[in-house]
Amino acid sequence: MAGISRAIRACAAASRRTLAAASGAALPKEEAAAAGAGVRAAATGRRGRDQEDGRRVQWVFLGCPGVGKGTYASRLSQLLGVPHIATGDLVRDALATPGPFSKKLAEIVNHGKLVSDEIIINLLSRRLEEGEEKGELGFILDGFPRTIRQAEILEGVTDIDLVINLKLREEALLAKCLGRRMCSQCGGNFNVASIDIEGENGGARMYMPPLLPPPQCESKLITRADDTEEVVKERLRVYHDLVGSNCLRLPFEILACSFFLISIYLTRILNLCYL
Ligand SMILES: Nc1ncnc2c1ncn2[C@@H]1O[C@H](COP(=O)(O)OP(=O)(O)O)[C@@H](O)[C@H]1O
Repeated sequence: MAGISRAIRACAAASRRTLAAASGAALPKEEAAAAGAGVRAAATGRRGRDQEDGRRVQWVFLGCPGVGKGTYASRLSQLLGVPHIATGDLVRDALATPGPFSKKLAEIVNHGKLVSDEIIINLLSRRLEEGEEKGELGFILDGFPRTIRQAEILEGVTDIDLVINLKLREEALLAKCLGRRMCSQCGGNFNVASIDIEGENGGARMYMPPLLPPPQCESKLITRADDTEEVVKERLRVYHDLVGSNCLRLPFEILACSFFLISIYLTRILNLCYL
């Protein structure tokens, strides 16, 4: 884990320097040396981690907004005894800390756009470093990577055991996002949407009952600021644009070449006993 968080940070710094070099900016001597060190740190992180004892699962959950990756990742993390690290949660934590940075983030997130690779990599490496201090030995990542650069960094510094890409019919995604609720006290995630859609071309009917909160949470439910109809539609558009323009298919290809990737097309709630 120590190697991974250091390597992610070093790779991010190295990629910024590479971009600067590609755009014509001359690299000072010490910057060039640091870029080389970044690549070496990435390699060391990968080799070093293989030799560690007590390693736990290192999985990745991907999928478009509303597909339920957070729900499954969170349940599995409890079953497997590893932290659930959602980059969306890291962004929301940063948003909750008042200041110029959270204002800048809110401008992006509340309009349904992706935040920059640099910001997301910094937030993730800080979270991994905190985990390392607490002795965490594995993780389930949720919502990362979403760009080619993020996939390349992950591919370069980790040996992820499994990448799970969740898919769901388009009609259900908006309803699921708009049905999301969180308990402001215990942090539990629920969904009040009831999905019942006829099968396509003789395919299976899709039925997903609501995931209702227990009575003690009912009066404390809140909705995410970016789960309004307008913003959800924009997030879905951004996601499909990325897939359409190959930007998102490429990270999947990078992950599929390097790791074991499975895609699950959901027609009902997954029974986690089978995973
Ligand atoms: N890997 C990432 N790259 C860029 N932006 C991200 C990433 N992960 C999360 N975000 C930002 O945080 C927001 C919320 O993320 P998330 O909770 O994963 O929502 P979603 O339901 O859209 O999958 C995203 O709309 C985006 O602005």
